[in-house]
Amino acid sequence: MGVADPAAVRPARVNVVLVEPEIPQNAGNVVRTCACTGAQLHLIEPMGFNLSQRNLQRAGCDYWDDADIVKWPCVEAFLEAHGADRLHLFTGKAARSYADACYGAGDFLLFGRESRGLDAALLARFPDGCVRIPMRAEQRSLNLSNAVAIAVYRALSQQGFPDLV
Ligand SMILES: C[S@@+](CC[C@H](N)C(=O)[O-])C[C@H]1O[C@@H](n2cnc3c(N)ncnc32)[C@H](O)[C@@H]1O
Repeated sequence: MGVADPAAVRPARVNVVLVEPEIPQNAGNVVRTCACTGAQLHLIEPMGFNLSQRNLQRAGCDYWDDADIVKWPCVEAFLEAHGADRLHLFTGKAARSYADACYGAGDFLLFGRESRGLDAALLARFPDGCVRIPMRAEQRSLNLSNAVAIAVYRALSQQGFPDLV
């Protein structure tokens, strides 16, 4: 499994950031999406699993070696390294549709915990970056890994699916 040091991060067309993910199967699915698309995956601690856990490995199948993964000790360390620009915060609480945002090369797509989503304080710091994937009003949320797949393909489609066949 290739988990890189934050200092060795290479630029990617799109970056997926899982803030404190809890469920290993979701993370495994996201690893597979990132391996298939070339998105870089940022995992922010604390996480509800460790990276060698069997159900996590199984969910990512044999895609682990092809995924570009960076681990961060906390969200502040991630923000310090990457700044406040080019962040898209995915939340059911946003008014703006994810389809109305522009995703440039190297942008960061942030996703929250399965139980509680992204912290309200984080959302309040970046109000212009908050976007929502439309759903029926009475439903709570999409599955985390499904939300990631929808967002990554939207971002890559705006870039013309670079390097994908
Ligand atoms: C299972 S959801 C979290 C649900 C949590 N109870 C909440 O209220 O935010 C996990 C993550 O998937 C993403 N997500 C799920 N549905 C979404 C939607 N309709 N729009 C934007 N992001 C969504 C968000 O990043 C969310 O933090």
